[in-house]
Amino acid sequence: AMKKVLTLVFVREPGRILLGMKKRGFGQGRWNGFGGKVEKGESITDGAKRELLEECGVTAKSLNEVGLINFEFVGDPVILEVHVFDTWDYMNSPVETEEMRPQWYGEKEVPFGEMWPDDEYWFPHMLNGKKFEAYYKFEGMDKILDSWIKEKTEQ
Ligand SMILES: CN1CCN(c2cc(NC3CC3)nc(N)n2)CC1
Repeated sequence: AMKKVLTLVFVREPGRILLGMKKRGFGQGRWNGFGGKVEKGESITDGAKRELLEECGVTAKSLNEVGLINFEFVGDPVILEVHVFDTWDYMNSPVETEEMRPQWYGEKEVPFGEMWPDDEYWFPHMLNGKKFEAYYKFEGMDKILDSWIKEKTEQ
């Protein structure tokens, strides 16, 4: 099947996480991290930093690999391979853009009811600093048919 490589970046402070309300396109109306497609000739990390800057004006000085998630959709041959990162080392306060409205949330107040359904399954691994791999098979945009998640010990 066809793979589409995408990025997802979360900006962190002790006890808090930055989320963005997606204002248009895929995932519109849901809170999420910042990310998008990886362009030709661009590393995944550089693509992640570019999207973070474009979507909320934050420049990540370094990124931590947090997880790798593959998403499959019933009836669609394209698999989304989402590389998840976080950063504690960044410049500039987040600003609203055409794409995203940023807002800080306490780690215990993450609005899972207004996010992609998979998030509540893998967020705890990210918040606990554990690297993970996961797979979610979706029917439509709201129903998870199958899934697995495993923690990765450092290689
Ligand atoms: C560029 N974006 C980054 C984030 N991304 C997703 C997807 C997702 N679930 C999949 C069923 C859609 N869940 C989160 N949290 N993010 C899709 C593509």
